[in-house]
Amino acid sequence: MGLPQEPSRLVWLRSDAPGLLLGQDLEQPRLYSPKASIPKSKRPGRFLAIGLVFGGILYYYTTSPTSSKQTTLNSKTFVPYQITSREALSPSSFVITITPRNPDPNPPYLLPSSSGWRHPLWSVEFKQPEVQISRHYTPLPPSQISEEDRSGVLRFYIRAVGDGEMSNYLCRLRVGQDVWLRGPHVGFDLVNRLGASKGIVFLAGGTGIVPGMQAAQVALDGYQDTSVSLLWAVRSRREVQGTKPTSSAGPCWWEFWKKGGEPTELGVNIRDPGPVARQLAEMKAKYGSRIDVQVVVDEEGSSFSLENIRKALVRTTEGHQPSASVTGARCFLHNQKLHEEASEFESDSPPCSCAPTEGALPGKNLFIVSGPDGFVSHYAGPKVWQGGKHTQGPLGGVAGQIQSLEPRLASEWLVLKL
Ligand SMILES: Cc1cc2nc3c(=O)[nH]c(=O)nc-3n(C[C@H](O)[C@H](O)[C@H](O)COP(=O)(O)OP(=O)(O)OC[C@H]3O[C@@H](n4cnc5c(N)ncnc54)[C@H](O)[C@@H]3O)c2cc1C
Repeated sequence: MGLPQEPSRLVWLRSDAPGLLLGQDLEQPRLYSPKASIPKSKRPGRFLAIGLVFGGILYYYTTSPTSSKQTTLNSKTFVPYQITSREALSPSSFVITITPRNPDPNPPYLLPSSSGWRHPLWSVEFKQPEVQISRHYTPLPPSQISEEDRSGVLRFYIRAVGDGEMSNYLCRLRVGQDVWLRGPHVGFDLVNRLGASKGIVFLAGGTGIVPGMQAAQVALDGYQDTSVSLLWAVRSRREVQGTKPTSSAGPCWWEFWKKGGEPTELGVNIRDPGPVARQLAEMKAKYGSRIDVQVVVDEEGSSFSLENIRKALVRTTEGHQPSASVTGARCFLHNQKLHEEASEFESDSPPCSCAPTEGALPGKNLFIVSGPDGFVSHYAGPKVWQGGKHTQGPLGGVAGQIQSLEPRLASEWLVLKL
């Protein structure tokens, strides 16, 4: 029976503290005080009226969600950031670093004590000012919470798709130009879904790896005994590393793409890594055998098969006991069927209604599939538009096949689509 390791969970459980709701401006100063605004005067009525007018204006500007006071990242208004670096991975993909025009010394989403921490998955909206549209993008997790990160610097891995409005607009922007952001918007509550379970397998296509890195970092920092497997499918090797010529006759150990159709491990010493692979290698160096990163490259003819995924599910939970209670038939956190109508945007996570088991948290290992629609459909079945929201839809694809072949995996793993 997998008893929870309470001390290692502290950073997550702390975020349940009342009052730490995402989007709440906890540090908003109380600028208006009726008593202080009425001066001692021989004409109190006139000063009272003036005080009330100014007080009202002050109150409006300090409490209105669209007020000019909201200069740092918030979920209501768009605020400016400057592009401070841009690194191309391929003709259509790039990593940009952006710095807030108005730095927030305490960005809530990075700190373990904030409510955002229990939602490792989060994104922001970028605005396209010319055609007034916005799209979501997922920040790469900070490699470590440095002073720079505290000032709100964010990095994004973006691909320009077809004739896509927003992604091509972002692709055209250069260092020094501004972008406009709103957020954070939080995704699935992974912490309570995982509960006492220990395994995350994250299957990502292209830029879909970023939420996998967010999830891995939070899970591996928050639990001493969690294991994460990141399976990353890319179109071109340039997404992962440069194409430096080599004089050796056969493939070297780092030239994983030359080794045929099987996935290859991305290790600590990957040669000439791109910015995303460099960060993955840093995570590998930090977490060691607790994280496994496998890569396939479409143009090299490799892809993740059913068997590769089944092995990853088994390998990631090797040596871990299944958690105590995983069968809540009406539990919106742990029942696969009840996820069909769930949206990935989940600021208020549903409560767990699994039968309580003494001394253990309920929970399920998480198999998360993230990427373009076709990728998600192939591996987990299509997401479905329902009542104006993009829902998970029925489980299908390769994950559905695995679950029907191995009922044990079906009972221990929850599949989520991003
Ligand atoms: C929570 C969330 C986080 C996201 N994070 C990221 C991220 O970190 N990086 C990132 O690059 N994208 C990310 N996306 C996707 C992003 O929001 C946009 O959907 C994407 O950039 C396309 O927007 P667009 O305006 O350029 O294309 P649109 O104008 O909306 O679409 C134009 C055409 O491109 C097609 N198309 C749209 N998306 C894709 C695709 N992925 N592959 C192939 N064809 C496509 C459409 O079918 C359409 O025909 C995220 C999406 C969500 C919901």
